[in-house]
Amino acid sequence: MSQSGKAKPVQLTALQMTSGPDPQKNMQQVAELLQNIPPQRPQLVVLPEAFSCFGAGDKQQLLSAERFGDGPLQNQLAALAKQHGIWLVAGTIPVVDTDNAERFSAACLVFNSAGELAGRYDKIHLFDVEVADSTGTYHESRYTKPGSKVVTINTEFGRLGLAVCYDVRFPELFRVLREQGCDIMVLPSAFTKVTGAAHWHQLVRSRAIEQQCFMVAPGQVGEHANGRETFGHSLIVDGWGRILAEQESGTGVLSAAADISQLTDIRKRIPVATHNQFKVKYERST
Ligand SMILES: O=C(O)CNC(=O)[C@H](CS)NC(=O)CCC(=O)C(=O)O
Repeated sequence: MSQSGKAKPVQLTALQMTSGPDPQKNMQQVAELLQNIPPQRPQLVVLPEAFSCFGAGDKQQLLSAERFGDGPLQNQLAALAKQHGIWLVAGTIPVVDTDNAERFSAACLVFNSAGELAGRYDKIHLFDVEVADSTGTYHESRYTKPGSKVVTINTEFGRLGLAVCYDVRFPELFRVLREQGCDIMVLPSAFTKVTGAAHWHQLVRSRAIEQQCFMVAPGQVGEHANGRETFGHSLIVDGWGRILAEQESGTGVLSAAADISQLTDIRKRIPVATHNQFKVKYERST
C-alpha cells in the first residue's frame, strides 16, 4: 500500500558531485556538501551514482570495493546519516561479490536517520553501450554484477523506490516500483554529457508522470580524471512532472519541499494504475 495518504511532508535533497578516483576525497566532498543542506526534517538526501569512485575506470572501482556490511565507506555514510538526522541514499558504491573477486555490485545503500542500514538495491541494467561521443564505448558489465531484485523501502514520509542511472530507460522497473506502493523514486546517476543533453530531462520527467511519483535524480557533473564528461542537471521532480529543483552545472546542493499527499489527488484524477490493461507479474521485495 502507498503511504501517500498519511505521510509527513519531507524535504527532498540531491547532491551534485564531480567525483574523482579517491574514495576518501569524495567522502570529504559529501561531508562538506552536507553542511549546506536545509534545516528541515525529515529529509531525504540522495548522492549520485559512483560518488565514491568515478572516472578512473571500472578496475579502480573494483579495487575500492568493500564487503557488504563492513567497510570504511559504509561506516562513514551511517555516521553522516545519524549526525545530520537524515535519510541518506548513498548513490552507488562498489560492493564485493563474494562469489567472484573480479566483480562488484553497484550497490545503492540506504541509511535511516538513526544511521542504520535500511535497504540495498543493486543496479539491474548495466550500461554496455556505444555512445557517439569522445568517450566512446562503455562496458559496465565487465566488472559489475547486475542486480536482480526490485527494492522499495518504507519510511515515515512515504515509500522509496530505488533505481540507478541507465535503469531510467526501462519503464517496466518503475512500473513495478509503483505497484509496490512507492511514492518517491530515487535515481542516482552519472549520465554522459551526450545522452544527457538528448534524453535526461525527458526520461526523468516521463517516469515521474507515468508512475505519479516524486523523483530525486542527482547526477555527476563536469570533467572527470579520465576525461569523461558527465551531464549534471540534477533534478527533483514531482508526481505531475514539474521540475521543483534543478542544478545545471557545478557541484552543489539542490532541495525542494515535497507534499506527498499531492500524489493522492493526481492518482485519483488520472487513475492510470487501475486503467492499465497490461498487467505485469512481480514479486514484492518487503
Ligand atoms: O562506471 C562508473 O564509474 C559508474 N557508472 C556509470 O557511470 C554508469 C555506467 S558506465 N553510467 C550510466 O549508466 C550512464 C547512463 C547514460 O548515460 C544513459 O543511459 O544515457
